[in-house]
Amino acid sequence: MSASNLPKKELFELPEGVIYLDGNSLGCLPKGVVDRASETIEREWGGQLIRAWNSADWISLPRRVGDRIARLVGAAEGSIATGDTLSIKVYQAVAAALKMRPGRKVVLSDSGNFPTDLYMVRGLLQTLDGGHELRTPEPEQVADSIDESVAAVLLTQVDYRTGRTHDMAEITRRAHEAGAVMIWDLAHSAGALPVDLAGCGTEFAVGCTYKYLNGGPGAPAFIYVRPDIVSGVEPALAGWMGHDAPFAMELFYRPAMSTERLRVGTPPIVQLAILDEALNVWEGVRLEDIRKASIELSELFIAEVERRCPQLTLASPRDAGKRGSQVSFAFENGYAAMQALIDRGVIGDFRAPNIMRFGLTPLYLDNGDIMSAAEVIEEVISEELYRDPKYNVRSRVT
Ligand SMILES: Cc1ncc(COP(=O)(O)O)c(C=O)c1O
Ligand SMILES: Nc1c(O)cccc1C(=O)C[C@H](N)C(=O)O
Repeated sequence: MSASNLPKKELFELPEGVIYLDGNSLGCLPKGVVDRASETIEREWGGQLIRAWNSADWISLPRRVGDRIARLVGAAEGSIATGDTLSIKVYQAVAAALKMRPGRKVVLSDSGNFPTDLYMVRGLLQTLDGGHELRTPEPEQVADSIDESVAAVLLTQVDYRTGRTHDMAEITRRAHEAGAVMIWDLAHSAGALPVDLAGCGTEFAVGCTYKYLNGGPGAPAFIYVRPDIVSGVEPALAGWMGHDAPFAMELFYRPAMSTERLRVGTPPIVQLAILDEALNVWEGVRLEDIRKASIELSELFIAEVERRCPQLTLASPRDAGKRGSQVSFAFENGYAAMQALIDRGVIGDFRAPNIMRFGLTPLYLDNGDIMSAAEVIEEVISEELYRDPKYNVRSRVT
């Protein structure tokens, strides 16, 4: 299967006149989603009210959706819980990991990690007030920074700015060799490239579903726990939906005997229904084919942009094997240039200080889109259209 014949573009609502290169931030709208959302809202909520927890099986939806995500990240059925936001799931994973290594005081991440991951860890460490420390070496130094003081290693596999990947299997091996607990953030991995959670042996993984999984803005996050350790994982947020028997209404918390113990409160049913529907586009799709197509699209994109725009400098690894499903270019007028592109229907985004970021999503992009985008990029850069003062007003949040 090549980039041009992954037969999925027709499954999405793609606005006319737009080439969407931002599926690494917010995925596109799959076609069945609007009907599914209105069925959930009108027929289930409106018509069945509280009965829908049973009659529409809302109660098992978080687990059913978790099992569908599991297939996409190399995890066993029952090993993924859904709900909350990724920030919350990071907090839970790190808190649980620290309890598993009570004598150790270091959480190791890297200086390129997405800010919320680092903020959540610092907040947690402050609350614990136990003399812990967050270390953030350069991404290239992480593997060599893992020593026996490290309780937990928290890394995002694909760097949000540059797309640079960490070697999951190798770093997990190094973490385990030093006796540390491994936590992977798969925000930019799930649905972007093959991930082998079970195979690499990581204790925890977390991720979001609004990017490559197309679950929509604010879609529920997920957390993976390696099945053999789940009974020893102490939930830091002991909410009733993580209880072994939520409706027994017991006064004291007893965690569920599965990954479900990392659920917290009432699941977001409308968003879960939307995500469940969005996951239909993955039926029959192999992540290996997505990866192959993503590399083809990325290589074409890099070649075309570099040929047409020598002013831009590739900020992503040139080696496709070390890159996720995005391509970034550094350009000093990157913010304004991105606004000029968006104005012309080519939607990517900008990350400070100077990164123009383009997500490549083979489910709804083909070679023709890449060529058209490259033409517009060339026009904006070579004609210096980014110099228009209206593109220099920093009014966009993303
Ligand atoms: C690596 C990473 N972690 C976390 C987040 C955000 O987490 P949340 O879904 O809680 O906003 C993002 C993107 O928003 C991200 O790229
Ligand atoms: N989650 C986002 C949001 O609520 C608004 C705007 C952007 C986002 C993102 O997901 C950003 C994304 N994680 C990034 O890699 O920059």
